[in-house]
This record gives sequence, C-alpha cells and structure tokens, in this order.
Amino acid sequence: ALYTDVAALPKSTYDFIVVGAGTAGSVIANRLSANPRFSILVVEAGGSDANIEAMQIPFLAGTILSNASLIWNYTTTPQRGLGNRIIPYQRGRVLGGSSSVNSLVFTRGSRDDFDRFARVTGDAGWSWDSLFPLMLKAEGFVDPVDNHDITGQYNASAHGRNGPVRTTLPGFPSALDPRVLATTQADPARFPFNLDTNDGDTIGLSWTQSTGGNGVRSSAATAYLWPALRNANLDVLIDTRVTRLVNSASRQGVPEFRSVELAQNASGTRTIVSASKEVILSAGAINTPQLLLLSGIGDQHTLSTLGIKTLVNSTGVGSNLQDHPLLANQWSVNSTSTLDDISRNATLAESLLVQWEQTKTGQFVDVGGNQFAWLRLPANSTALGGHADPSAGKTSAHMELFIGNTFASFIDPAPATGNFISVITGVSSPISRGSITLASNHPFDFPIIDPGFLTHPADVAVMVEALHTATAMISTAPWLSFILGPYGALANATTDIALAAYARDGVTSYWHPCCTAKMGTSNDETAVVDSKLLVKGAAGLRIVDASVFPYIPAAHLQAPVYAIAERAAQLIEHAWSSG
Ligand SMILES: Cc1cc2nc3c(=O)[nH]c(=O)nc-3n(C[C@H](O)[C@H](O)[C@H](O)COP(=O)(O)OP(=O)(O)OC[C@H]3O[C@@H](n4cnc5c(N)ncnc54)[C@H](O)[C@@H]3O)c2cc1C
Repeated sequence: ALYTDVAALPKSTYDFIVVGAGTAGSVIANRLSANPRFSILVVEAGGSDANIEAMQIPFLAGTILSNASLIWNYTTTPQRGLGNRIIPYQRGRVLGGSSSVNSLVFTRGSRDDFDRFARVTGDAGWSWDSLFPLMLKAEGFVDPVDNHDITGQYNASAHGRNGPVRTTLPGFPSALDPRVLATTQADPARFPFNLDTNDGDTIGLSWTQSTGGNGVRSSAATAYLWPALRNANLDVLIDTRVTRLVNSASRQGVPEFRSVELAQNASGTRTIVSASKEVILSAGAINTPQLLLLSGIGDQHTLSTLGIKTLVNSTGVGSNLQDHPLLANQWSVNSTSTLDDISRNATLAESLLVQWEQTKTGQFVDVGGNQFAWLRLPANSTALGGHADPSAGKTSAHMELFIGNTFASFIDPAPATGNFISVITGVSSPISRGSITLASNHPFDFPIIDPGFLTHPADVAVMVEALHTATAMISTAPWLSFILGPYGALANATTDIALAAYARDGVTSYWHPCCTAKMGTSNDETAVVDSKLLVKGAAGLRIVDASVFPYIPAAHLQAPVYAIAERAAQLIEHAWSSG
C-alpha cells in the first residue's frame, strides 16, 4: 500500500528496504514483490506522480524542471572547464524518479558499452548478450499513435512487446524528416543510416525512440511501481527521506547495514526501520554517494574532516562522476513549418493541448526531435590528442547530434520571431571526471556536485569536432537554400579556438550523472560495489542505480538503468529465494 506518514507503516521490519522509488528502485520493487514470500518497503523522498499532466505529455517534459515540488533543484559547483559557470543539475524527486521528469529518449547503449562492463567486473552477466533478453523483458514497444507505416524505421527483432516500459517511434511527422533522412543518402560515409540504434550497434543516423506509448509518458512509476502496488507484500512510503544507513550489527569485523533512518523533514523525528535480508540503495548517482558518505562509507580522510566516523573505508564513493556535456546550437531557416510558434502563440499551444487531452495525438506526443545521430570520430581525427580511445569500442559513439525542428536552448530564451532548427551536440564518451562530496554532515544539505565538464582537453576537441559534423550535415545538398545561417555566438565562431570558447560558454548537462559508486573486481580499490552490486566491506547493502556503472554508456541513461536493474532483481531473488 501507499503511505505518506512514517507513523502509519504497519511494521518496522521488512525483508527488503529499497531506498528511492526512482528508475531502478521501481524495477526492484516490482520484481521482488512478485514473490509473495518477500515483504518490501520502498522509501521515496518525493511525492506521487499521479495526475500531473505535464509529466504525462512527452512534448512538455522540459516544463517539469521548473516545478520545484517534483525535482531536486541541484546546481553544480562553478565549472572550471566552462568559464566557472554554475549550471542546473536537476533530478526527479517523485515516484519514478528521473524517469518521470526526463526527456523520454530511449537508447540502450551499445554492445561494446556492456561488454566493457563485463570486462572490468570480470562478470559475463553484464555483457550485451547476457543483458539483451532482460532489455526485451523490460520493454513493451507499441506502434506510434499516428499508425504510420514504420517499415524501415526500426528493427522489430530488437524490441520487446510485452514488457512494462512502453516505447514507441515518433507519432507525428516533422517537416524536417525528409531532409534529415536525405542526408544519409547525400553523405552516407559520414552519416550512415542506422535502422535501429537500439540493436547493439548505435552508430549512424536513426529515428528516435521514446519511452512513451499511446501518446503518454511511460515512467518507472507507471510501468513498474503502480502495477506492483497491487501486491499486498509491497509498501511504498512517500514524502520521506532516508537520512542514514544504520550500522545494525557487525560480524567478524564486517559492519552490516540492515536498518535505515527516516525523516519527513529536516527537524522531524527520526525513525528506524529494518530489513531482515537487504537494504537496496537506489537513490540515484547524486544521492546514493551522499547517503553512503553520511553513513560512514567513504574515504576515511574526507569523512573525518566532516566529523563522520568511518565504518567502511571506501575511497571510490562519490568519485568517478561522469556525465555527457550538452551544447545546443541553432540555425535560422527558410521555413515557416518549424515548431517555434508553439512557445510564442498561446492559442496554438492550447489547441495542441486540447488535441492531446481529447485524442492523445498531435505534436505533443513527441519529444521534439524525430532523428539523432551517434557518430565516431573520423579515423584520421586528431581530436583525442594521443589519448587512448575513451569509447567502449566500434559500436559506441564519440559524439551525438540530436536534431530538432525548433529553437532549443537551455541557456538562451527563444527569440520572439524567426524560424529555427537546432542540433544539440554531445560528447558521448567523455574523458573528464568529477565528484560528489558532502557540504556538511547534515542529510538535508545538498551535496557538492562537480561534474568536471570539459576539464579534459580531448572532450573540448571532440565537442568542436561535433560542431564541425553538425555544420557538415547542414551543408549537404538537402539543406541548401533551407539554412539561412547560424544563430547567436555560433555565427562568429569561425576557428577551432573560437568554437572551443563557444562550447565552454554554452555547455550544460545532458542530466546523465553516473558512476559514483562503480562496480568492479575485488582488487579494484576504487570500486564501491562488487559485480553482484554488493557494497564492498559491508554486509546487507546493495546498490542498484546509475551510480554502479563503471563507465558512462554512450547513450541516454534510462534504458541502461532499466537493464541493470532487471539483472539486479534477478541477483537478489537468486540470493534469497532459498532462505
Ligand atoms: C531532466 C532530465 C532529462 C533526462 N533525459 C533523459 C532522456 O531523454 N533519456 C534517457 O534515457 N535518460 C534521460 N535522463 C537520465 C535518466 O532519466 C536517469 O539517468 C535515470 O532515470 C536515473 O535512474 P536512477 O534509478 O539512477 O535514479 P533516479 O531515477 O533519479 O531515482 C532516484 C530516486 O531516489 C530518490 N531519493 C534520492 N535520495 C533519497 C533519499 N535520501 N531518501 C529517499 N529517496 C531518495 C529520488 O527522489 C528518486 O526518486 C534525464 C534525466 C533528467 C533529470
């Protein structure tokens, strides 16, 4: 059942306690509660996602980020690689976590991304071939709402039909579609058409897929959590924060963490609840390391300066933060059929909303870009400057181009007039690393978030190469007489040095933080969890969320999180089903 008050919980001991009802936590809750012999409590800091229309409408995803009641309104430290700019760093704080507030783009990552996970953990269970059946199990692909013929737009054999997470292809045509696709014929060497970026080989230009179906967002909450709430053995407590993992006992010098401390506000009563089997930490790549550190699991030198007693000396906690830098670039175009008027014309926006409400069709069913390209650096590129290739392999991209038929920016307001297209460029296999540290030992203080964007020169050079690639794309024959010119500072950035400065001025986050409690082998001291996701040096505590990735996949992260959470659920079930 769903609870909003700690005092109303029917018991104080469950078999499992899941911290965070986000993307991964919801999967764990669903799969474990399918076993009637288990009892599960999920604790979520945020509230319910029910009946929030902006959350259900794919096109309006971006508007949720200004709703402070649904997000962790984080910002970064001044970013040294970005001219000391502080940038927004929101996460979902609501049932479904970030899957309830994200942009719905559905990308699994590549075969090489997961095979690298298997290699660095020494556990073949993380390979693409092992996880692929679980990816299919998670997915329930549905035809796009406009019922257009999708032959040639995806690879049907790479998709599950019966899983909980609805996925689909664009359900409303864009005037830009023919032009983008023609690029793959005009310059197939540079922009090869890829039938499906989700079949293991991501490289090329593809139709975007999204985590929606029948016009509506499919989140971890709608897909996994709400259906599981029908199970009598699952309790979900919302509006409640886990403030500490409690050292419940110690056996042979190994501390156990089978209890958690809860609070509903900073000064509120603290309540302890316990798990007879395991605590599963799924608070996401920012809050998971924060909670570990608050609980005395981290680097002992850093913890002692904060007055926190070290219970497990684990140097990797909060280090190794990885994320994709995002740069939104716009060009003015010779067209009147861009989407720019939606944000300018309230009557138009209202009519699209009414159409969505009445029929779940129209522009609002889509995510704002019908195609994207995942590309590798040209073989003769010098962008890496002698650094080893940071990508996982040939099926993984160095850069991403996301193409939208409107002015898109996360910094500049949209101009009052004119028609625009945008190409969002991203560094998909970044070398820069950052960290999560504590500002204080108070659980309600925000942690210090430093993604370290563009601190490695090769990431800057790859971003510049991505800008050249975007320019190359819109310089192919299909775009001639359509593109009028670059918008804003891009127009004056005519050298690589100027493009690098333009990138440092414009980069924000793709909202893909991960790797802050990475998995690894027993002799990797910087690995926080082993390949079964159990916290090293502790007992009774497992981590299942984007923190455990050893490397950031060259992908948007929700589908990789679903994949690892599905496997984690199997590992947990297997560990406890006999006892
Ligand atoms: C704005 C935005 C846009 C994005 N766009 C895309 C996209 O288009 N495609 C894509 O694939 N990915 C996208 N992502 C990334 C993707 O959504 C995340 O990587 C993924 O959902 C993370 O899953 P998670 O389980 O690790 O964490 P989350 O889903 O964030 O779950 C963590 C949960 O734990 C809760 N929690 C945290 N601390 C505590 C505590 N102390 N006590 C109790 N509960 C706690 C949180 O409130 C949250 O519900 C986006 C993310 C954001 C924020």
